Amino acid sequence: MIELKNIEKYYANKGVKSYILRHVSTEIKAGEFVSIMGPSGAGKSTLLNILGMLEEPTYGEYQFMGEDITSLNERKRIDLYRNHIGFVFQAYHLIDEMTVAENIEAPLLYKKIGGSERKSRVADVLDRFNMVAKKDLFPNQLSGGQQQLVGIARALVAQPSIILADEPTGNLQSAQALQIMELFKKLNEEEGITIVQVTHSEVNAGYGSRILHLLDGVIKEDLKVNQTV
Ligand SMILES: Nc1ncnc2c1ncn2[C@@H]1O[C@H](COP(=O)(O)OP(=O)(O)OP(=O)(O)O)[C@@H](O)[C@H]1O
Repeated sequence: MIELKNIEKYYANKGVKSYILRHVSTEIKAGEFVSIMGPSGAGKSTLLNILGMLEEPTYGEYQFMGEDITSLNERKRIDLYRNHIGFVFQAYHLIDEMTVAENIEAPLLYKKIGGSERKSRVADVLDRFNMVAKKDLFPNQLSGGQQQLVGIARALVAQPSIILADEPTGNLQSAQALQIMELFKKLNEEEGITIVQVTHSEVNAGYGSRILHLLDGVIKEDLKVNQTV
């Protein structure tokens, strides 16, 4: 599904290059559940953002579902993103002025899906996440865990092939974090959705099938943890 070859990312400041990622090469197969770990500043979020087409590498090749991302124009990249990628953020990134149902529906508007199909998909997701009673509330009327569930529901409503999650439980209490990780595990095992998460937590990483350890922008270790794939 994903193939990275020699990805480099640096920022140049007054002629001095600061490398964020160096020689990053790896493959992620459909159905894997990968955790990216490493100390603060190691380049984890940058790598996830490159996978999610939110940032571009300075050099290197990125193939996503057979497409060479670095040579695609922006329009095609956006289409690929909308059709295949669900991004989950640590700070939820919900729209405060929109209700729970409207937040979940938003990605479908960009995909030009008709009104009745949109309503039925949103209703399905709300039902599945036990959030029907909360559909007309605004994000600030929800707990952090519930806001993250809405963030995940929004990522799922467009039926992505892969979920990219940047410290999805970073702002949550441990019980809520557990609920989110159990949900990811279920989505991965029962629906075959590929998951890549950035996490600082060994417990969270234990839900996945593989751990990529980044240090100073380099992959230091690539470890299979559960042989479920
Ligand atoms: N626009 C930018 N210009 C210069 N440096 C940047 C820029 N964006 C990120 N960096 C630097 O890149 C490095 C890696 O950042 P990144 O957010 O990928 O790390 P991380 O491993 O996710 O860290 P954390 O665990 O703290 O979130 C950091 O040192 C950061 O300061």
